Amino acid sequence: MFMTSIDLTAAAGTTSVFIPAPVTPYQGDIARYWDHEARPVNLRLGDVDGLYHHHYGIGDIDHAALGDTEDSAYEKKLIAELHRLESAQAKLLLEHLGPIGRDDTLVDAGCGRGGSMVMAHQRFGCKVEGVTLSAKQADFANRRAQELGIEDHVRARVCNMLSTPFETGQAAGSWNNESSMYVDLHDLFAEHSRVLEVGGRYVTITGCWNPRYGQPSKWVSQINAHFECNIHSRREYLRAMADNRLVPQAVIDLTPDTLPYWELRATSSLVTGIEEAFIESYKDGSFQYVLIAADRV
Ligand SMILES: C[S@@+](CC[C@H](N)C(=O)[O-])C[C@H]1O[C@@H](n2cnc3c(N)ncnc32)[C@H](O)[C@@H]1O
Ligand SMILES: CC(C)=CCC/C(C)=C/COP(=O)(O)OP(=O)(O)O
Ligand SMILES: [Mg+2]
Repeated sequence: MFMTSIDLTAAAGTTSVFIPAPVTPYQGDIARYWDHEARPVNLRLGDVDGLYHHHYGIGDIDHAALGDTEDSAYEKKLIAELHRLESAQAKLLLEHLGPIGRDDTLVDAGCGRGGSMVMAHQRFGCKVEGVTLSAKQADFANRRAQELGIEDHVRARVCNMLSTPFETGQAAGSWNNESSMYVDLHDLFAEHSRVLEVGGRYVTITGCWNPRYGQPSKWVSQINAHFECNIHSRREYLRAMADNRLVPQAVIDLTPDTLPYWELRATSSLVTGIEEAFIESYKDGSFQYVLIAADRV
């Protein structure tokens, strides 16, 4: 299966391009993982306004909007509140791309169901190209773009983010929103550096283990096992960026901003069992939620 091309047109509904099979057995595992993912927390939150995210939230809880826990509408309000915080996270990432024109192209590496891509197009009016290993996710994202009438500007493809079909220097901006823990960071930043124009902006929001703690804690190992990912350290991010002409312009510790999301989510009916690992690792300092924005120089 390696390096061959397969036509998933029939298998995956609306995906109408030839797509390369996963390059490694691990990538095959990740493609399968996201093809089969159907956690209610992600669909129920996305159903609030049609923006489907696979990332977490930031910001203070609006207790007035939540109202009384005894209210029969409380759970619905809680879901809307979690979704609001997830969209606030994507908004912060997009703000760090800086000024983007309507004629620019953005690249979403590991685009999931495409919520961040839609938000990027709505904000900048530009083209947004996404890649994911999952044909199901790409179909979902393309279907949403069609429903919104923005399919000429927002497109997801099944593709390895380490080897994309984009031209050298094609993108004014690119990002990873909670998708960099599935790849080698040197390979990843080499590809972003190739695709970005000089002066372009790269942004990631990610969870990373904290070198000050020593080594990945048991909670970090639990998160890795839960998602079949490999969380990197903060040091690895900065080193791999420096080695690939990506110069950090902002490094923001979002850990205090994401804790309210997790504490609220832990009280909801949509818990998945991973809430304790995030809360405890953020609290013991072994794990951090960070935004890094870097200039391609
Ligand atoms: C946690 S989801 C994040 C989705 C999206 N960025 C969001 O914020 O909603 C991780 C995504 O990374 C993608 N991914 C992981 N490894 C990849 C690779 N080598 N190439 C392309 N996509 C990859 C998965 O297919 C999935 O869409
Ligand atoms: C910060 C870290 C380490 C993230 C790992 C990547 C990941 C799985 C993100 C959330 O996806 P999701 O929205 O599908 O997860 P969940 O179902 O838990 O909401
Ligand atoms: Mg989620």
